[in-house]
Amino acid sequence: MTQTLTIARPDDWHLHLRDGAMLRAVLPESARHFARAIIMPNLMPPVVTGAEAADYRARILSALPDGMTFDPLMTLYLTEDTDPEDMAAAHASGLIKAVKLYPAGATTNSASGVRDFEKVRAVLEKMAEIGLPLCVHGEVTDSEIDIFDREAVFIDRVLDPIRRATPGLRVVMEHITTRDGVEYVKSHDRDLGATITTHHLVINRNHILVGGIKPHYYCLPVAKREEHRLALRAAATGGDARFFLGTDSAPHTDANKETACGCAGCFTATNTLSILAQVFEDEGALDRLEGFTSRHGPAFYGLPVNDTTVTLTRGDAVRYPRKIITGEGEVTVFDPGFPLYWSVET
Ligand SMILES: NC(=O)N[C@@H](CC(=O)O)C(=O)O
Ligand SMILES: [Zn+2]
Ligand SMILES: [Zn+2]
Repeated sequence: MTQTLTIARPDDWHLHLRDGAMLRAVLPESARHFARAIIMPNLMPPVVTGAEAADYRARILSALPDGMTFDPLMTLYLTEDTDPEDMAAAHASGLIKAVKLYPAGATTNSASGVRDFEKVRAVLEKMAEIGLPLCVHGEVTDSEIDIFDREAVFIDRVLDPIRRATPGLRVVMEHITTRDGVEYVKSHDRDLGATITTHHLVINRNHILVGGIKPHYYCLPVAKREEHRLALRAAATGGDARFFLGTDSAPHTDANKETACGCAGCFTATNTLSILAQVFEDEGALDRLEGFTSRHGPAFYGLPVNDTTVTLTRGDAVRYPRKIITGEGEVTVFDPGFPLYWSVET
């Protein structure tokens, strides 16, 4: 018997589209299945002002192939020099839906991020006042902190103090990777949500390191122990509206991944929905897939659920290309390590 599942069209609440030739190659991979996405601003140079976000949005829309629709929800990259008035105007016009905090040095293109959190106090207060969410890459950058502990330490030393000091600030903990992250979200019932990636539901740190180093499984925050992956799976499939999908699909060319100092990021846009359907089936939670991919995110951001749908069909194994070709070089598609049986019709 063929099994089918029709859900409201998904959105991606954390996506890297890059620019130029890479943008043109990866955008259709997301637009095929997703209606909207929160677009990460970590370009070189970063998207800091409202005018830069408007220009970037126009470049995204002009890269969209004929016949495809997609609504890029723009963000600003928070720097110590961000102008609260420019930010508020970009929010009031409907252009931006969030501001992104990168601790300086935490991840790809984060050098312009925040070192001294006192310097962004006025911006954060303005955001709390106008209801503009802060999306957070939650890792400390102190060199003495072990890379596997950086998320938990960030929650204690940075995130919790910021939230206490800024009542009403709405925060999305992006790409959480730990039980600590899940528990922090669950213990606060106001103004807090978290995105979970597809790959962190599938891999733990053994997948990166056992039997040879796998550069295409290296991303930040780095995948943790199995107990953390299981906590993420329980959170994603448990129906709690504070958790929603942000794929963090982050394309880097194979040349930049398969090298002595490889870039961080997994490219998952192409096969994310097939992988997620399998994960939710394995957890006996197919009825909760729509909440995670299509309902909880809009609820957090105060946006309507999409009125179009996608239909997933369980059948013979579905094959996706191993790589996509871009004008900058090949980009490897994330390999979940298990066969996929759910195909997506739109
Ligand atoms: N997740 C990653 O490993 N990489 C992202 C940056 C980020 O989201 O931290 C990228 O821009 O490549
Ligand atoms: Zn990040
Ligand atoms: Zn990201």
